Amino acid sequence: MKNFDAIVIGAGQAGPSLAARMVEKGMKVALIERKFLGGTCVNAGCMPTKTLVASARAAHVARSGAAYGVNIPGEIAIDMKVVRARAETVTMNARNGLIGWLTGMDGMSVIYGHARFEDPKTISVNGETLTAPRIFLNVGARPVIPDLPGIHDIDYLTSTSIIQLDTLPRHLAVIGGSYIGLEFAQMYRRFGAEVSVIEHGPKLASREDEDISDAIAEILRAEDIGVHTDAGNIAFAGNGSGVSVTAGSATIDASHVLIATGRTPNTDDLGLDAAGVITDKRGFITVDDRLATNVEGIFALGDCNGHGAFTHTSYNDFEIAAANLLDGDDRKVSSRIPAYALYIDPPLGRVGMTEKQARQSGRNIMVSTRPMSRVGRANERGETKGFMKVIADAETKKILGAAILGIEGDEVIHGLIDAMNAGTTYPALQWSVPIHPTVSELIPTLLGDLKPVQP
Ligand SMILES: Cc1cc2nc3c(=O)[nH]c(=O)nc-3n(C[C@H](O)[C@H](O)[C@H](O)COP(=O)(O)OP(=O)(O)OC[C@H]3O[C@@H](n4cnc5c(N)ncnc54)[C@H](O)[C@@H]3O)c2cc1C
Ligand SMILES: NC(=O)c1ccc[n+]([C@@H]2O[C@H](COP(=O)([O-])OP(=O)(O)OC[C@H]3O[C@@H](n4cnc5c(N)ncnc54)[C@H](O)[C@@H]3O)[C@@H](O)[C@H]2O)c1
Repeated sequence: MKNFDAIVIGAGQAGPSLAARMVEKGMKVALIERKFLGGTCVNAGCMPTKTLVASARAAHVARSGAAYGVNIPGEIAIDMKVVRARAETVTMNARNGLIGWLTGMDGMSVIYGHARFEDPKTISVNGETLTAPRIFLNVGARPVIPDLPGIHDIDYLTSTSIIQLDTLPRHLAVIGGSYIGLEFAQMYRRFGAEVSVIEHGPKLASREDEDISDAIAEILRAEDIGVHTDAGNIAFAGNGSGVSVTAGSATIDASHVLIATGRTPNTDDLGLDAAGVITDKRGFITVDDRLATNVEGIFALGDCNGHGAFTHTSYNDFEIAAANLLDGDDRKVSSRIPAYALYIDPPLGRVGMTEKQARQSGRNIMVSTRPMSRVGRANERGETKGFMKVIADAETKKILGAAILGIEGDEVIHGLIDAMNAGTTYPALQWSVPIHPTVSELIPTLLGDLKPVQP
């Protein structure tokens, strides 16, 4: 039995930084990872996909050149081997950076292997047992595969395996119309594949307001992506050249199928029963506002606790755990204002409540919207798709939420993220003097147009 001051299971977005902070404090720490340092974001998530999105945008810009007076003779050819290699390089640079950082640290034992609880203070890995008074779980999540008719008889891709693809599909059928599905759908269309998105719900990106979902569908349809919502009875059958996908009354002759129907936490093979750690019925580890599980000394951070499904929420879990355990602070998950981006082009930047949530909260609210076609920067760039929307509390004058679907939406939203975190009222923001010509310069104007709406 090896003794440590703390054991961290999973080297995702929270585990490595937390392990490093504990080592800095003089603690002896074991960091156990069964696959790659960096977890999903670095190896199969944000980093490779956003690198691929950049290649897809380059293709799109090259194809649109003539409208800007830039004529590129001949067809725009995509070299999928180079596209894939670029993504792999970005991943490997990040992974190798982590390897160098973590393995060179005094007091840190990086152990590769699958960890499992023996009891609340004991972990087995590679046939050895380790013990520590504090155990941190940062085990992340993996793609969920729905039990649809015929699915087990076909070769399908997930968000992990599609990153390895170095050939162009003839026709990619994407099952699931949310973050993963939509980012890959637009990317592969821009690489030159035919693409169909098949979503069983009535709207794409169904967590968003309907006007946002509709605008996203319009953006994708404008690029000739087939969008099938309310798709019932989805089924698969192999045919000579690929897979025949039926969805309601439509039949799609696909060469490749991407399953993008959500993610499930990696908590089923962790021996949580042996430790007595409770999960909800979907397998997410139940934690309190300070990330403690029901078992003393065991904490859960990142996607596996169900309080966020993003790199920044996992990293913020590290910040909360480190502040509370090492800095004598009292940070809570409930203080976090949700924010995220959907990386289609143009992107959707989001913070706080949707309009629907704000209405349902029973507050007196004010809403303002502005099409991107009325934003100078968007016109100058010739990219006027989308719109911006902000929701405020009519009484407190605080901003409740915002959505910016438009060029630079993922960056522009940060002005509002910062204002909300600082508790700034919207009239105060109207007096800021933004830079011209930016998208952000329209935020004070947007706020000036806030009008009361019925809850
Ligand atoms: C395709 C895709 C694109 C994404 N794009 C974005 C984006 O643009 N922006 C964003 O914010 N988020 C994005 N995400 C989500 C983001 O990647 C995750 O929210 C984030 O990586 C979660 O980090 P984590 O620390 O919770 O866990 P993970 O990064 O998943 O790490 C968990 C680690 O634990 C290891 N592990 C699991 N079980 C065990 C065990 N028993 N023993 C040892 N090790 C174990 C795993 O191997 C893994 O390395 C994307 C996700 C995907 C799939
Ligand atoms: N830009 C980003 O930050 C980013 C990018 C990619 C992924 N992610 C993270 O990854 C997580 C998983 O993403 P995701 O898009 O796979 O999951 P998701 O849970 O967001 O969406 C799954 C979609 O699939 C649909 N669906 C479910 N079962 C289906 C079925 N049988 N047939 C057809 N449609 C079905 C759902 O209605 C939903 O629209 C997200 O929660 C997100 O946090 C984030």
